[in-house]
Amino acid sequence: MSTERRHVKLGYSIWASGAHPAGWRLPEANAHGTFDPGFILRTIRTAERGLLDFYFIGDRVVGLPSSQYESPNEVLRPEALTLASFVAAVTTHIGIVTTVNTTYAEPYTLARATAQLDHLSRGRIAWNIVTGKNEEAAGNFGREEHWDAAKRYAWTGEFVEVVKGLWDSWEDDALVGDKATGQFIDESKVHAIGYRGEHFSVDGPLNIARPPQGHVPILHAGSSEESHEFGAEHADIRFIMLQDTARAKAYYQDLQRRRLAHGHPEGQQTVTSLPVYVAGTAREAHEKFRQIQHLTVAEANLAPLSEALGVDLTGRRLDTPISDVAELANLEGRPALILDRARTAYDDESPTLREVALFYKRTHGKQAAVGDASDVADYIEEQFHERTTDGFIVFSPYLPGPLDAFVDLVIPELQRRDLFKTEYGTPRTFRELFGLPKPENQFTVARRAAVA
Ligand SMILES: Cc1cc2nc3c(=O)[nH]c(=O)nc-3n(C[C@H](O)[C@H](O)[C@H](O)COP(=O)(O)O)c2cc1C
Repeated sequence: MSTERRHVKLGYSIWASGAHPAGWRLPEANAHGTFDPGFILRTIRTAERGLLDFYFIGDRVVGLPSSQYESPNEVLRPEALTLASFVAAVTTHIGIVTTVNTTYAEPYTLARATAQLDHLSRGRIAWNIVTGKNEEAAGNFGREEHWDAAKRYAWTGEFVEVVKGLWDSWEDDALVGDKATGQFIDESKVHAIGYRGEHFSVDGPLNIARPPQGHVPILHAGSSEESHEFGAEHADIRFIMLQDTARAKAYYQDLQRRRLAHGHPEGQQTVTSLPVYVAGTAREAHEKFRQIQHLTVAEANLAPLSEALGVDLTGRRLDTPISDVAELANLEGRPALILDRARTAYDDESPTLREVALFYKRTHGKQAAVGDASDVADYIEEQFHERTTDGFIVFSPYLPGPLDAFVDLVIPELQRRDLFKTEYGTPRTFRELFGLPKPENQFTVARRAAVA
């Protein structure tokens, strides 16, 4: 058993215009950073300076200009594999998670790109698999419609099988480079995979040597039943939505049950997103939080909030303080938790309905960590000790200030509490960072079995 203390895993998710749709409107925010390499480089360097475990790159395969007020990040988005390559080139230690939507990809191309990235980064790449929620994507790929979950995950299950086969198509020692004999490779260690499935027909081998990690580790995010099954079967790390402690624990139990059913050991690690608003004082952080919410252009909508709270608020004036709404006085369970979290985020006993609706829209009622370094560290520590998650992916409302603040204020506080590492140490692969074993090559295993 490892004697190393269990430390929280921390990633940073690049949302170049900010994770909050209105964050970029602040005077100190950069509204033009999305395609500015110098600006992106600064975020990468800051994340590595903060010893973060990974730099997370999401992706979409649609551009939706009309969603500019709701979600500017859905309008313009850096391409994730290309950006991962850039991150690899300018870093030494930090893990790199890159997202690829399998619904609109080909396994051979994906296997090549991720294997190449794993070589370029010396084993620091991980692949976040998503299957896409945007209907509009279909039209970009000659499809009539965006498939339902059953089809997307059946396709993706085969997709992963093919990709793993291709990564294995070169055994680890297949490259010989014997100058005396002129033998470049050992052909007996390079394999066609001859995959014939319902969705894919792929001969192989790949023309990229096996990734240093053997198989690039897989993260998975999604919310359908099919996603839960797929994640339990194929993912090394699960991206979860952390609603509250009770649900997180139930979710974890369910995940482990599914893992066992697929013949995997228990203990799949999870990470969750965390919007962070941190400043030198709690007061400053709460003021910034409020200021950003009020910069939101899209008007607050009381219908989703009414549904979440189980109280019909539609027709109420948006500037009504919640203490003036009698039906909100004695809520219990999740509705009470949502109101409490909104109160805490605004540091106000009676925020207005507009403010609570804006809070709910951005967080879906989940926690935002708002406060000074100690407040943010308290939340991370509490969740980590409750074992609701193994790690967090920091979402900064805008850039660059909040990322700097996280690294300069929260990281030292977590280190002081011995919750986070104080150095990277010798360079490690993403698998090593997360304690994930390197899978054996299926062809090497088969050869050994044949000889025995
Ligand atoms: C925390 C989280 C982060 C996600 N990030 C992305 C992303 O960057 N790109 C994307 O296309 N989908 C992303 N998704 C997942 C898609 O929303 C998912 O593919 C979609 O929900 C369809 O799968 P489902 O039907 O299983 O939910 C994310 C989901 C979660 C829960």
